[in-house]
Amino acid sequence: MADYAVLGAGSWGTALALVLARSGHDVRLWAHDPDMARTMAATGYNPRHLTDIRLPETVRPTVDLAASVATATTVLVAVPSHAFATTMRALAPAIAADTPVVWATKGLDNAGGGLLHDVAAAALPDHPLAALSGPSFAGEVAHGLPTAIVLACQDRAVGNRLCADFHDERFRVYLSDDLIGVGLGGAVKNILAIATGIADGLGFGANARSGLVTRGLAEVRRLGAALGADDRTLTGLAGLGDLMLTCTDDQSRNRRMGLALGRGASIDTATAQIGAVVEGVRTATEVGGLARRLGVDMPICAAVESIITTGRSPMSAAEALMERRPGAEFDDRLS
Ligand SMILES: NC(=O)C1=CN([C@@H]2O[C@H](COP(=O)(O)OP(=O)(O)OC[C@H]3O[C@@H](n4cnc5c(N)ncnc54)[C@H](O)[C@@H]3O)[C@@H](O)[C@H]2O)C=CC1
Ligand SMILES: O=C(CO)COP(=O)(O)O
Repeated sequence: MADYAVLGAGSWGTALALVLARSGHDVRLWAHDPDMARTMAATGYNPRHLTDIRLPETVRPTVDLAASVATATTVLVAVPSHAFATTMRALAPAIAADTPVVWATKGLDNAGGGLLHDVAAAALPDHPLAALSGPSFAGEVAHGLPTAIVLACQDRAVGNRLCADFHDERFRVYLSDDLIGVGLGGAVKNILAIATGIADGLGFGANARSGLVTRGLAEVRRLGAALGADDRTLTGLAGLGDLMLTCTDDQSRNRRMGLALGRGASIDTATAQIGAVVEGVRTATEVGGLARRLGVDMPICAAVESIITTGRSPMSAAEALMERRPGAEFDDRLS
């Protein structure tokens, strides 16, 4: 009996399947693309992601979502955010009662701009739910390099069990109960990684990069305060930790998207070059909508949104950011 069903055979689903297998779990790895599942089953390698890593026999590829989750004791969802709601709805009739569902997707709901845990809770109201997030490039995780991450779950006993399932000496998993903060940190950092990539692509220096990371963090914290996140989460692994990682290392696809835009490439050209999911492109519009609905000021995220949606030039967006009226560093001090 497979004890984990991992839905999504992109780089992150594949890397997490390897982590679970290393900890002794049987894994069914569901691929949306039947050809990919067939190739993985025949060769033992994922043909598109982490192509140098052999899958152990305990990771069994499949194209049958319903069958893969029917016998699973836990389901892990690692599909891109545009497929998140559909996948959650497909799960509902197929999984056994009380089966915990964990997701590792980063972003917001592509339909309404809501938080992923609200989508999950609407589709699976009677299941324990958890989100896994934090600074974790799939390639490093798959190669067993040391990584620390957070799992948010409101049921402490289930959360402890899930942490233990993933946790080993190379993959530390910290428990949280803050689904809002963990979800927001992972979603907004992708937009800010595009912003810092743009700054570097334009040839701005280390000062600009550090300023963007820090003022970007202020934007996430403001949004978090409006939505009821625990502020500490946003300065923890799923917030600042992931923000630093993706804003500063070229393994990040979002940062590479920004670098390409800053150097004059179009979104379509950069997307084709990167050849993988760049969540921040969609999330910029969704976070923009959310911030406007809540009246939260997020000028860096808004600048990225305007570059993506209106084709504004990166230099003009950067100049407009720098020309904003000076203000207090912290909103609640000096008025
Ligand atoms: N790659 C990484 O280092 C990390 C990724 N994540 C998150 O994990 C999620 C998945 O990203 P990756 O695995 O990196 O993407 P990826 O670009 O490596 O792979 C995406 C996969 O999604 C599949 N796909 C496309 N449409 C689909 C659909 N409708 N339903 C199901 N699958 C579909 C594609 O076949 C492709 O294999 C994203 O939200 C990403 O932000 C989170 C942490 C680390
Ligand atoms: O979320 C990630 C690392 O924590 C991966 O970031 P990118 O999607 O920008 O590559």
